Formats: sequence, C-alpha cells, structure tokens
Amino acid sequence: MPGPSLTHPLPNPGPTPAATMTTPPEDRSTAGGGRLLWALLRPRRRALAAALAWSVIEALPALLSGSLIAAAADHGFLAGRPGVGLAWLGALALALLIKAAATRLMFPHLAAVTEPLRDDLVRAVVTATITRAATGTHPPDTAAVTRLTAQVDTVRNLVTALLRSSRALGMSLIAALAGLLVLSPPAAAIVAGPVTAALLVFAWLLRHLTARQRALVLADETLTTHATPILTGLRDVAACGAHDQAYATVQAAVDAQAAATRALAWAGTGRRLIVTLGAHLPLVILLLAAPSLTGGGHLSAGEVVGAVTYLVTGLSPALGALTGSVGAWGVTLAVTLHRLAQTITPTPMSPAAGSHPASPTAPARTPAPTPAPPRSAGADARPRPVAVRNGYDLRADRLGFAYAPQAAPIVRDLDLTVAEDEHLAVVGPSGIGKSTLSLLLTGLHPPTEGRIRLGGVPLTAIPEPELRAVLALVPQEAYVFTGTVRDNLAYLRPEPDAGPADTHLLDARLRAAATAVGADALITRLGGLDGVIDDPSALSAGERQLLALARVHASPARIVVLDEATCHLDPAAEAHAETAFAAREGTLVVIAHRISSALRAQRILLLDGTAALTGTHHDLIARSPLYADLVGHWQDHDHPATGG
Ligand SMILES: Nc1ncnc2c1ncn2[C@@H]1O[C@H](COP(=O)(O)OP(=O)(O)OP(=O)(O)O)[C@@H](O)[C@H]1O
Repeated sequence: MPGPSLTHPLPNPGPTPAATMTTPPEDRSTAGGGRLLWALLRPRRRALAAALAWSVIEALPALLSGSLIAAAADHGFLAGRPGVGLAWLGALALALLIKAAATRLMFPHLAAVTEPLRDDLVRAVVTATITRAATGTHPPDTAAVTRLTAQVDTVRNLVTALLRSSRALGMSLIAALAGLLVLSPPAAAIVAGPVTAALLVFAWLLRHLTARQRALVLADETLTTHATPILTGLRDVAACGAHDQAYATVQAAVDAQAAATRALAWAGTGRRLIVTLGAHLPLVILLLAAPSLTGGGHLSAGEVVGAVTYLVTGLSPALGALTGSVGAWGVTLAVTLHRLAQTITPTPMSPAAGSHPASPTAPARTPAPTPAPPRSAGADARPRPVAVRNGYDLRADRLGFAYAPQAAPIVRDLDLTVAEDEHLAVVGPSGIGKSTLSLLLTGLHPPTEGRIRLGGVPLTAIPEPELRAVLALVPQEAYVFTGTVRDNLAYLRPEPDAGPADTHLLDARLRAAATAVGADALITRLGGLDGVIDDPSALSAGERQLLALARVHASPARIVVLDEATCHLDPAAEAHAETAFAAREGTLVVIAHRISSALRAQRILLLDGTAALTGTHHDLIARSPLYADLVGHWQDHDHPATGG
C-alpha cells in the first residue's frame, strides 16, 4: 500500500507557522513506521529473543530485592540474628552479580539487532531515491539522501537506546510489581490503582507527544528544504549582499521549527506527572497506611521495608526512566520511522508543473515559501552606483591572506594591478588560492597583510553598499531564490522609480543582459521576466549559473570577477557568456578552468604558491613550466582524442 510520497513531504504552509506544521489527518497513523520496524527486526528475531531472555535474568534483583530485604529484616536484624540478615543481603548481592553478568552477555545480541538495521535502512533510502530519480526527470536529490540518512542514524541510535534501556526498565517494572505482589498482596493492592492510572495517563500523553514530535520532524524537514539552496550558494549570497533576502526565505521555517520545539517541550513536562502519580503517590499511601497494616497483623515491619524497597528502588526509577525514554526516544522513533516508511515506498513521479517539474524533495503541493520579498532590510543597503573619483583600477600591494592565525598563508606578498577595463584570467593548480584571491579582490574577505585599493581608495574605506555596487563576484554555486525571474535578475539593479517608463527600461536592461549571456531561451522557458521560480533547486546548476550571470551582467558593477562561474555550462555556452562580459563596459577577472578562458583574456595571472607571474599566454608558455603543464593538462582534458 503506497504511502504518501516524500515528493510531497509537507502539509500546506500557510501564514501562521504553528498552523503550517499541522499534520494532515491521513498522516497521523504511525502504522507505517511500526510495519517498517517489524520488517527490519523480523530477520533478527532470534537475536532479539536472546536479548530479551537475558533481560529476564537482568530483572532478578528487581524481582527479589524487596523480599530479600524483608527476610533480612524480619528473620535477621529484627530477630537479633545479624548473621542471618547479612546472609539474606548476600543473596541480594549475588542477584546483582548475576544481573551484571547477564547484561554483559546480552550486549552482543543487541548489537546483532541494531547494527545491520542501519545498513538495511540506508540501502532502502538510497535505492528509493535513485529509483525515483531514474523514473523521473530529475537527478538524485542529494539533500534528501543526506537528510534521510541522518534520520536513519537517528533510528539506529534510538532503537539501540530503547532496546538497551527500556527493555531492562520494562522488565524491572514488571519484576518490581510481581515481587511486591508475592511479598504482600495488601501492599500490592494499594499500589495497583495509582500505577494503572499512571499508565493510562501515559498512553494518552503518548498520542500528544507523537503529534508534537511529528510536527517537529516536519518543521525540521521544511527548514532543511528551504535552507539547502541558500547554503549551497552561500558565497553568492554574500557576493550579492543578499543576507536579508536569504533569511526572509527561511524565516517562516525557522520560526515554525522554534514553535514546534517549544510545543514538544511543553508536552514533555507532562511526563513528570506520571512518576508522581504512579510511584510517589502509592509510596505516601503505603507509609500512611503502614501503622494500621502492621497493627492489624497484615504486614510485618520487614515487609513494610521490603514494599518500600520495591517502590523506591524498583518502581519509581523504572517508571521515571521508562516514561522518559519511551516518551522522548520512543516518540521520536515512531515519527522518524513513519517518515522513512513514507520515503522508501517508491511512488509514481508527480506530474511536471509546466516545463519545470518539481525536484524529488521539492514540495510540489507546497506553495513556495515567502515569495521573494524585495530586499527588505536590504532596502537601505541596496547597492547604488558610486562614482569612485580616481577611476576603477584595482591594486593589491603586498597582499597576504591566511584562513587562521596559525595556518600557512594562501596568498603571500602579492602585488597586482588590474587596470580599468582590463580582461584578466587567473590560473593555477587546484587549491592554490584562486577562489581565495577572488574573495579578497572583491572585498568579501579582508586581507591579513597588505591592502587593496580601488581607484586609489582602500576597499576598507568604501561603504559596503557602494563596494557591492561596484565589485561583483559570480561564484561557482549560484544563488537563485524563490520569486519571479525579474526579482532574481534585478537584484543588483537600483530600484526603478515608480513610473512605468522606469520599469520598462529596467525590463529592457534585464532582457538585454539575459540575451548577452545566453540565458534568453531559459528565461522564455521560465515564463519571461514575470515567470515564477517556485523551486530554485529544480533548476540545473548550469541554469542557475545563467541566471546569476545575467543578474551580474545587468548590474552596475564596474568590476566583475567570475570564479568558475561558467563551470556547469558547455564550452560554447561558456564562451558566449565570457565574451558577453568581456564586451561589457568595465573590468573582467576570470578564474579560468579551461584553456579557452585563459586564451580569451588580455593578460594571465599564474598563481604557483611561491610567486605570481603575469603575462600573455605566449609569454607564460615560454617562461613557466608550470603554465605549460597546466595548458597540456587542459588540452588533454578538452581534446582527449588529440592526445594534446
Ligand atoms: N574557508 C576556508 N577555511 C580554511 N581553508 C580554506 C577555506 N577555503 C579554502 N581553504 C583552503 O585554501 C586553499 C585555497 O583554496 P581555494 O579554494 O582558494 O583554491 P582554488 O585555487 O580556487 O582551488 P580550486 O581550483 O580547486 O577551486 C585550499 O587549501 C583550501 O582548502
């Protein structure tokens, strides 16, 4: 029976976070989770039975403690025969030793249950995700796999913890009650009522805890879904100064998660009541009734001590820990298993929405999160073109940078001038510091040594909004947010004045930028500038790059740094986009990952870890064996058939 698919993991979020997380009625059953758990445990039932058998022996002290202490008191210490009393206590010590040995022998059986369980679950989750991707139009949703394998680990840890503690505690509880019944039926009668009431209240509370826990898991998943694209494009978020925009996209999910956590914590406080009702109350009643019970000959003094022992050392801790562990871990386990059960039931793909079907984890029935608010808090910080008095040449003097005070510097003593309107390519082996340099040149990381000046003004002296308006970085992973295509492309443009003529001009500028970088076909497919991007993760990495390139092309930036910003495009599309930036007014710095990018530049900067060389392609081929090696490697890679 197919359960609801992870394709639609979330209820429909509305404006109120608490309401958005309400679980739909058909989702309330945890039967799917129970079936999944049974399917996982069934092949290991022998190991489980062996672990349970050892638990019975582990419960020996709980069963015997009260009776042995009663005997020690009545027949030993109170009868003036301390030796006999000590012998009874010795019997209790022996029972505790047997318990320790049983615990030691039980553990391998427990491990035989829980360790393979994790492997089976991971296999099922990954298989279901790949099956879904193979039968649909989207690549495997790696974020979902990460999220789900985290849930698998949760399940493994919870099953282990529950089997380890609750199994023993449950046995102790039963053993303490059985021991009390054997020792003294009147005492057992006093305890029976409150314990039964406590267990009934616990059963009722469990339903609430489960609902709250499920709401929390859903809130966690919503937050992950909304936060993943932001985390992936974090550099682009920083480069665009889009912190407020990015936070606005996840804010509702963050608030909903906080509300769900608080609601669960409140429900959890009810567990304390259960211990009070089931263990503390019978103890008080027993102590109050003790004089009449002993006076009437129903109980001996030793039996009262024995009954109190059962309550204090058996029933109370077992009930407390059991309600704690089942109420917290058990509820989490039930909910997490239920989510996994939904996930690993392969389901048909959802029909594509327009030309852009939702990704496997994209909540297709879930309306987009807060539609792209025009940059709220960023309104004041909106980049405005700035006139830098002495032009736009970018000059680094004795530049140095290390990621930590004790770490080896990535950039050392670098002197570099990038002239206004120059087209520079930066090349070097992987990990040499090209991306780090791009962050320094655009002022996104302050250097640890030396300084960078723009038109003679240190970057640190230029206000951040002005800096962002002039210097634009397009990193490898582009940030595209939920909203219209226009919102995305116009993000770095100054706000047009209210008039329709301004809007018209802005649209023309955005369309021209899109055409220049080769994004026009994509934008037409998305529905034009008014088209809504519901789920940015449904776009391919190359499509997101095209949108980020068009956004920066349309911006007023005078210096653009492309840090492998075209790596997901094919060589022809890359050439198209780079040529558009080269033709655009202003300076272009390209972190090159293909020889063609280097060849297109007027000048090349080669980073080799100790020194930085600049020159044309031919200069560097003649002067630098490292550059010749890099070129050879690129040629092999780009034209393997020619053998370089
Ligand atoms: N945030 C960071 N914290 C610490 N070390 C970092 C950080 N970012 C990068 N590094 C390290 O700095 C060095 C240079 O990294 P960088 O990404 O700048 O190199 P790159 O030349 O761009 O590499 P690639 O061509 O592979 O993208 C690497 O050793 C990298 O591990």
